[in-house]
Amino acid sequence: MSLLEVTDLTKNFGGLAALSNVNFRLEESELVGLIGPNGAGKTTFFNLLTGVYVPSEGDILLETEGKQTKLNGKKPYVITDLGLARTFQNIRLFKDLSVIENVMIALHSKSGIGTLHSIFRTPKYYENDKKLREESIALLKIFKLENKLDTLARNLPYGEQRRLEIVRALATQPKILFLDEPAAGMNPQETAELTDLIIQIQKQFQITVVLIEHDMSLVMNVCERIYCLEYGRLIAEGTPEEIQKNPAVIKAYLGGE
Ligand SMILES: Nc1ncnc2c1ncn2[C@@H]1O[C@H](COP(=O)(O)OP(=O)(O)OP(=O)(O)O)[C@@H](O)[C@H]1O
Repeated sequence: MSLLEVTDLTKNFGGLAALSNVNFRLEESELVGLIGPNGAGKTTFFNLLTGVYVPSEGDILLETEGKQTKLNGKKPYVITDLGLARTFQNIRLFKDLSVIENVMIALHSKSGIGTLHSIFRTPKYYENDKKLREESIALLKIFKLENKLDTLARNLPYGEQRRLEIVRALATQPKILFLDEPAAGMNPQETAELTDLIIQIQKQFQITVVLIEHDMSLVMNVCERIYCLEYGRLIAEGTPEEIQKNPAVIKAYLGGE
């Protein structure tokens, strides 16, 4: 049984088939790429897996404690609780909260502390708050954001906002992390640093990472397996070497024969 199994996934928007009969699987602790030209259906695929859209057809099955749980139609927060976290192509942070607050909120969802403790500010609340703060700082250190703790998210440079979004997603303690164009808008040095970070967190947290990315050198450098979509259909799956040689992929990117 794979960690995640997607069968015949289809999403129609009116007359447009944004995704047609896509089959996809993820194993534990692998780093997988999802590529394809503009409009191929990559973000739609992430949106289906994370509960933003409901599939028109097909199944999304997550392995949890030895059995398969169907994710179709579940709300995004339920899917996050089941261990799927994501970042967005257009960064989504609490822009008017500080860096550390953005992370603490994400960690809080896993802390299990009751609402009454929070309302009455009991000793347990303060104890928990201290713990969340320490855990947040530890995560922010990995992403070199520890000296920006009190900076408002909106005042961070673009590359750091992208990194903070990844920290927030990691704070929900996912089994699978979906990154939607994490290097978009970054300069070559930032992209190289991000590449190292993605490899590091995948190893350190033993999670599965799925990456949508237009930067081919990043995809080819970090991914063990790559899926390629075109016009909503899966046209190839393989190792970076296989994908680079695949005639259908070359045709999709370069056009013609
Ligand atoms: N909510 C929606 N309503 C209608 N059409 C949509 C919707 N979301 C996506 N689409 C369409 O579905 C197709 C796939 O879009 P999607 O954003 O998934 O592609 P993508 O591969 O992520 O593209 P890009 O690389 O440009 O981000 C496109 O034709 C897009 O216009």
